[in-house]
Amino acid sequence: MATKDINTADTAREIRTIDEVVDVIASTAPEIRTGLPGRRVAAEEENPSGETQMAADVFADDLLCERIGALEGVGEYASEERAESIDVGNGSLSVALDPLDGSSNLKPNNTMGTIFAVYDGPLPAHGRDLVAAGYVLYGPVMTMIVARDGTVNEYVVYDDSSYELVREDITLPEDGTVYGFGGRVPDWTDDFEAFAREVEQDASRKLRYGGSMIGDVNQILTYGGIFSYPTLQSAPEGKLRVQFEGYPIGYVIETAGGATSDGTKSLLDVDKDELHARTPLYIGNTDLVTKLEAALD
Ligand SMILES: O=P(O)(O)OC[C@H]1O[C@](O)(COP(=O)(O)O)[C@@H](O)[C@@H]1O
Ligand SMILES: [Mg+2]
Ligand SMILES: [Mg+2]
Repeated sequence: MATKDINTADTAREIRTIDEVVDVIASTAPEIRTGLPGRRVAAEEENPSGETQMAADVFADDLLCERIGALEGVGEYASEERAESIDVGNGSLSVALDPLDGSSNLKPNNTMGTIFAVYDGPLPAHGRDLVAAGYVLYGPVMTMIVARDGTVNEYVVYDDSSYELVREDITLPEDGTVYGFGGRVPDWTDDFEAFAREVEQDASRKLRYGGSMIGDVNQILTYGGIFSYPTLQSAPEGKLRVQFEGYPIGYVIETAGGATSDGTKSLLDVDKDELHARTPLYIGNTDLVTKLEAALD
């Protein structure tokens, strides 16, 4: 089944809305980054997945909700940080965000990101409803990846909220050189552990794991290889959330010519009807993801 792309988006209004969502993500990123220093502490609430929220998670969510919700073509907004999606207008597009991915990296000051997904339809949506997805990475440089219209581009985002195209039509390098696997090793399944051991036997590959999915995914997009947050014995659905993490990352990686899986099928074909549903996530070069699926079979 083909993923929708910009050419099948219903109207010019929708295309403009996607542009505006990307603009809001880019223009808000410097403000989010500037707001982080005083917000490296736990907030009072837990998020709907039962995890500790950082003050920065709430701050980024509030800021983005207000701005994305104000866009004319956006009908619904949802994020990892709020239990329900909210109606923000009459537009046909829905925006789902992970306002800060990897916020447990705030204290040690490691990489984090903002992930966005634009769906052509109500939430919870399906992976095949995606019309654009991407992320901002708060690394030494602020970069933004945008996948839409069959293409993945990278931009540098500047402090004045402008952004500049620096890599066009990105594809995963063929001979992937990095790997990273989340979850506690004793909690992995035997099949996944055997696969992981095989991956690390290849002398051309190095372990690169940072504890923020989006940083780890960006390494795969840059160097090729494989990243997984797998099924765990204690959590068969893994940790990552379909609407906010699984689908948008699946869309970015597949648009860049890589492969994705929940263990048996593309992440974009995962069927989940709950807004905060989780999925195991395996992404990377096609040969490695194919081997992974065979190993888990
Ligand atoms: O350290 P853990 O619990 O294995 O989790 C790491 C994973 O959790 C996440 O931080 C989940 O995302 P959030 O920070 O948005 O909740 C991923 O970025 C990362 O891959
Ligand atoms: Mg996340
Ligand atoms: Mg988050």
